[in-house]
Amino acid sequence: MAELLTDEPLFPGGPAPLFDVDHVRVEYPTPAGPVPALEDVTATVADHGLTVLAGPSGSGKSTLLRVLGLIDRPTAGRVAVAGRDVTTLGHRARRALRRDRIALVVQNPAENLIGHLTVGQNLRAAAESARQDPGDAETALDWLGIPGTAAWRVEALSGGQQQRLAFGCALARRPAVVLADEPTSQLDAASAALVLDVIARLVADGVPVVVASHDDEVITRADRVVRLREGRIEETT
Ligand SMILES: Nc1ncnc2c1ncn2[C@@H]1O[C@H](COP(=O)(O)OP(=O)(O)OP(=O)(O)O)[C@@H](O)[C@H]1O
Repeated sequence: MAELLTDEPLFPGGPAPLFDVDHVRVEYPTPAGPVPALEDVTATVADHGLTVLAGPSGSGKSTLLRVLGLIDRPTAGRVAVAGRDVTTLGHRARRALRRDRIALVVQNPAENLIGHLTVGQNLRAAAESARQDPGDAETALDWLGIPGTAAWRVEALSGGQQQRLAFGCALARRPAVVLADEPTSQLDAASAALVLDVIARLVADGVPVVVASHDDEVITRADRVVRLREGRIEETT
């Protein structure tokens, strides 16, 4: 699978961290007034390895992941990607960066895939959405541990297999980083372990992965843990 990865610099720009989050605050508007989800969050994410955003429910893990994924814009503070300030970028520039450089895997396996397409078509569609060459589906499916399924409908795969395919689709886009929000929380332990193995191989192939999770199995495998509590950084290890 490594040969499917691009040799060009992921985010050209030198030695800056992949993500540099500086005194970020995020508020969500609610009928009762703005609710702070992140408060004075300062952290960096390296351009290699597995970084886990950990913390109890409601601590702000998903919000921070969405900030890194250029989905949510901070209410205050600054975010730089490979040294480039993205906080002030316009909507179109942020969307282009997201499309070309950032892959996101969400909790529900089916939501990561296009249900009416086959497994092979999903890989192709993912690659093409980022304007990449789809490459050989069988090679990718072997790598994901689901060989011979290219012609299958995605609903014929188990949840765990779908989630591995979701990471395959993420990689097919040749992103600079893969972000994943609680990717194992809907899976049994055995299926989750196989998804974690795929994540480990992505990391070994040089793709930085950032996972929001409260799953100890995920946290155990992390190179770095950013622990949140009530919207603030509690600890970085
Ligand atoms: N769209 C929204 N509107 C209002 N409040 C929100 C919204 N999204 C998140 N919040 C609030 O922001 C805070 C952080 O939520 P977030 O989902 O980032 O936490 P989390 O650590 O990922 O939680 P979980 O593990 O339960 O997914 C919570 O208090 C949550 O209720």
